Amino acid sequence: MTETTTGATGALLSATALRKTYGATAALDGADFQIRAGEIVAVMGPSGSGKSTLLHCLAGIVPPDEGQVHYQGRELSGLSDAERSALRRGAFGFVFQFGQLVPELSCVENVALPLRLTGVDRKTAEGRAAEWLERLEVADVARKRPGQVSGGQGQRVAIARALVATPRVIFADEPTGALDSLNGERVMELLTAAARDTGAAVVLVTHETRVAAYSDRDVVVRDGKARDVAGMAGVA
Ligand SMILES: Nc1ncnc2c1ncn2[C@@H]1O[C@H](COP(=O)(O)OP(=O)(O)OP(=O)(O)O)[C@@H](O)[C@H]1O
Repeated sequence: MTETTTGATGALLSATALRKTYGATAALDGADFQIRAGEIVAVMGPSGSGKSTLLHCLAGIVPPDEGQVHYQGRELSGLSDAERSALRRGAFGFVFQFGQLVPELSCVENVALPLRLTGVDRKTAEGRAAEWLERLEVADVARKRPGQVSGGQGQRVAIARALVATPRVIFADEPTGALDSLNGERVMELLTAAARDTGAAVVLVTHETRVAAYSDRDVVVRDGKARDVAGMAGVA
């Protein structure tokens, strides 16, 4: 497993006192969050409570108005745009509810994309992508376009794409939100098994307790404030 630098609290990724306002709406109002290497944390809470905004701030997609996010002890706002993009490409993987696949590319090309963007040649990238599709039980859709596959198959392709570059953190925002319960359960099993095997941490935004059951720990977001339900027990 890759050696992992963590902050003083033992967290791989942490956020302190995040505030983010959209007009008159305080999407985040003093949110704290921590996740350790290899840990799966569910971020729960009612609709509009700030879960997605927290995920976007943690991933460096949205800059908070106040507060800090540290990854491996480095503050994200201290990085240049290029460094933040490189971090998102190399160390982070993303799975969203809808539409994250590029419609013009085949499924195997979609999965290979994160590797191609880091300079891996096409043959190697597509070979690794094909292995991940196999592992996610969707090898048969490799040459199809996203528009030609089912929602469950598309989500498995998206998970393969999130994992192909062996990220240290996977950000999953309602990854089963568009799926029926059987498909949702299988997608969660495959996602969490793959994360455990590769040692990736998972920030899992969901409002479903059935999905949160796959996590090690729950964090509840309410009115833009995050509360760690059980605490980070055992953090050095
Ligand atoms: N880009 C934006 N522009 C304006 N308001 C936004 C934006 N993003 C989020 N908000 C507002 O911030 C608040 C928190 O939104 P957020 O999407 O983080 O909540 P959530 O808990 O993920 O909700 P849901 O479960 O419904 O997806 C909401 O009131 C939302 O309308």
